[in-house]
Amino acid sequence: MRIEPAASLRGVTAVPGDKSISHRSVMLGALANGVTHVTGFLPGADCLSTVACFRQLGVSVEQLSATELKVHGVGLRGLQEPSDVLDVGNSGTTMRLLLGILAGQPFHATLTGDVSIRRRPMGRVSVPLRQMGAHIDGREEGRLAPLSVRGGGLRAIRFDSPVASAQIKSAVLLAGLFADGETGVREPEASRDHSERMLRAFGVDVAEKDGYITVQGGSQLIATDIEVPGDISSAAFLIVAAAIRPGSDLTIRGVGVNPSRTGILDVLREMGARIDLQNERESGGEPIADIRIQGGELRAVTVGGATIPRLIDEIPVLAVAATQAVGVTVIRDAKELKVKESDRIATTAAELRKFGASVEELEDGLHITGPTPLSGGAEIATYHDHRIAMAMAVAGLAADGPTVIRDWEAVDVSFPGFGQLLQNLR
Ligand SMILES: O=C(O)C1=C[C@@H](OP(=O)(O)O)[C@@H](O)[C@H](O)C1
Ligand SMILES: C=C(OP(=O)(O)O)C(=O)O
Repeated sequence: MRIEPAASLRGVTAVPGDKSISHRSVMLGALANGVTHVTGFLPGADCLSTVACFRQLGVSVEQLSATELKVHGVGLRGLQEPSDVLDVGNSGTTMRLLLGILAGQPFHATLTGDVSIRRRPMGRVSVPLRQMGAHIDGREEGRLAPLSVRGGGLRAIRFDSPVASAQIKSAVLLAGLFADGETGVREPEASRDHSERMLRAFGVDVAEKDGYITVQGGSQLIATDIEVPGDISSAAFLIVAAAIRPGSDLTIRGVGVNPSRTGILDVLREMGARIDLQNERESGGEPIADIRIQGGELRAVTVGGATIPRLIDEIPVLAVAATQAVGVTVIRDAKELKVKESDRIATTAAELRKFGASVEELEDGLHITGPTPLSGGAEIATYHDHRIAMAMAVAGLAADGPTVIRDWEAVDVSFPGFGQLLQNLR
């Protein structure tokens, strides 16, 4: 992909459906009694991996259009033993949430994925799921995929997660649906709460007790319609692109603005960006709004603590914004970036330096000194990481010459059509 510099971004647009919510709509729809109608579904590679895995488990998923599905629920006891290995592709969410569900099934299944998935830590879910009684094995004693699981007969636990991770929390809560008694999860900082919200929309009583999020084993899910909002993590690339290009005026319609996901808006505003939420509404328990961004000058900030899980996937593109901000931006407490599709501390720093940016890697984050004029002519490696590809495309818009991004197809994981959309907004 060749990215040409852009003076400004203008117009009214929309982004594809939220990835986290799309995954969960298929998973909970499959476990429900009745038919779940999903609109606004993200037809990205990760969510299509989830659909393929559930079909292998005997669930009929009708694809009415690219973004509209009917999931024919089989109830809590209706999944079938898959006759082949389940392949999650590049999707950590599919692997970890599905493990939670499979932990509750009285059959055997094997899960694998691409090179990146087979490097990512899975002990964080196999450890609590084993405590609940599931039999899980895999490379390095179940810390790495491929993993095999034989579930069933689970007991409820109280789990103190060592990391703020919605994937860990969701895996344990989903397994909790199949356990005897009340399962609870507590985390060091709050992570995205889409599982809790959607479980409630399916009629499950999700409570909070002494800091633990709890579900009762055997709770039945009742099918419901899910309208997936636009993905704020995808919108973030456009938001930052408009924020760093003076003269930009961009509106993105129908974006999910769940407070557990809006860290990027808070931080960009603190940096001085002009961001307004318009037409705020709610659907399926998720808040939605149109987001208007006007370009201007930015100043450096320090980001850490409880804000990090609220913008974890946006840090590569936040780093791009920081190259254009006055002062030293410090991002810390973000060690989790090392175990995403790539080591995003290392890959963000390495690729931004190719534009001439001043970036220093920390053990748990980045130091970025700005503003620096970004130089054109960079040849960018994506490490097959969709967020690195799109963040570097945004840097390319602000560069003084064309940028070449290799392995561009990585963007299809979460934002098919991103290249064309950027082109249309010039
Ligand atoms: O639950 C989810 O849908 C996700 C949770 C986050 O991962 P962790 O739970 O590993 O933090 C996030 O990075 C990922 O893109 C999606
Ligand atoms: C980390 C991500 O996703 P996952 O963990 O599902 O692969 C992401 O989309 O940035």
